[in-house]
Amino acid sequence: GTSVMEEILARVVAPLPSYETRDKSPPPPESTSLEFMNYYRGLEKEDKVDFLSKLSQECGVDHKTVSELATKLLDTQRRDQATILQAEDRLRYSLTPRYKQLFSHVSRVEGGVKFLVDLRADLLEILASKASENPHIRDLNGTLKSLLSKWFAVGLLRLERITWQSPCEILQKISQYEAVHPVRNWTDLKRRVGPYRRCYAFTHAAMPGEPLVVLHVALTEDISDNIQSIVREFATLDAEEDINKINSAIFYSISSTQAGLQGVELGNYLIKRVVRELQSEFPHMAQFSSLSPIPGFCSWLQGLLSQYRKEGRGADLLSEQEWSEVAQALDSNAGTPPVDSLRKLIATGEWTRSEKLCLALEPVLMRLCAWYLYGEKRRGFALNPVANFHLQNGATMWRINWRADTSPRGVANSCGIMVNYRYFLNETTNNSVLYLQNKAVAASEQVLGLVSQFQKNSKL
Ligand SMILES: CC(C)(COP(=O)(O)OP(=O)(O)O)[C@@H](O)C(=O)NCCC(N)=O
Repeated sequence: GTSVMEEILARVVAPLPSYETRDKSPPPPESTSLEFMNYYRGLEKEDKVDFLSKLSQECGVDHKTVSELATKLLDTQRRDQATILQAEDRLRYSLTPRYKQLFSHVSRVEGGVKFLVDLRADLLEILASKASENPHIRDLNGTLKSLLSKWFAVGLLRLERITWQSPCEILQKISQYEAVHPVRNWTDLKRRVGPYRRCYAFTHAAMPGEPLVVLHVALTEDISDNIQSIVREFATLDAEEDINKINSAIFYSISSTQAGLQGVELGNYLIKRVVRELQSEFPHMAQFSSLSPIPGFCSWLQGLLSQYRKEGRGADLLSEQEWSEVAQALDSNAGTPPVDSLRKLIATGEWTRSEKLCLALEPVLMRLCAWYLYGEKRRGFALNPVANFHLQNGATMWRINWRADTSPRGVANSCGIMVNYRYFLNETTNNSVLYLQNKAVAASEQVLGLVSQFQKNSKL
């Protein structure tokens, strides 16, 4: 019950030491941290919400002391610098939430950091599901994220190359965590760490044996325009790598494995670190690009089609010529309104079986996809999460590829289209700043051309 929670919190979360003794007070015994961890682990999901809510509200900042010290600071404004700095430092210290000290103590016991990573995952779930309206929970999450960002700073991470000689438990995790192109069997896994492939992960001493974020790379001659040649094809016969065939690095899958480290930007750091690693192994390597899925394009398109149908604006999405080609390819009876039949086709993926339909739909779907990636926004940033990730890293939306993923999932998610986000190494820093500050999307001529076709067509 809640009284037990209050009793635990009162015992486990030490009060903030006084300003004078702030550097002298000894940390609580490890047993206190372990008790906190065990108690929390034993809670049911819904009790965790209650407990974290109490922790954030009752073990945070002493607001009364803060306002007293803020007033004192205002009173010293006409005093000498030393007195003002002293008053500021007292105020700063009083803004330390008690739970921040608790987290620091927990981080020093065995398994404490991993415990806090998982606790933050619970916090993110509570915030996402709005399971609690308590405003203090946001502060709790912010404090924990800033601690984790320090503990998992890129300088403290270890880059590990995963090969067929890596321990089974790591290979098993790599296979289990692969979120983008699921590993099907041992042969498939062996292929992904074999010739013309690289697999890298960041690990951290506080979480031994746990790959925090995993990047899969294909070493190719040119920038890949389809995923089949990377994950489907038979294993190459030659065991070694012919260096002359390696000019490009294609990032075809990246996954972070710890939900609690969201926002710590591990994926971004890993890509940058792997680029440097590959440049030292292949000094002549000149092209670095992703080959990325476009999750959400089909559902966005279905929404657009139903909206346009409702508004009787189907004609805006396809030209007369294109509608008639679709109707012809369907040799549909004039009855079914074309927008409905198009929606059904997309929903079932039927259209990929007809060459005529593919030809008729290619220009349409390509320009709609270009607009979805380049034009559709959420709070000013790219609506598509993968686009937003690579654009934040400073990549350029470089090439949209037709029939790049012909798997059922690829057709169902994005009409089989994939996109290359290209890393022009001397432009990423600048692109990233322009994207984050001005929401400017770096895009190639091909992409901009498709976008302007969409705009001309839809008289946007
Ligand atoms: C794309 C990923 C790796 C970005 O992670 P990261 O760089 O740590 O960003 P963030 O989670 O710190 O915002 C992450 O969002 C992820 O694993 N997404 C699901 C799989 C995918 N590649 O879309």
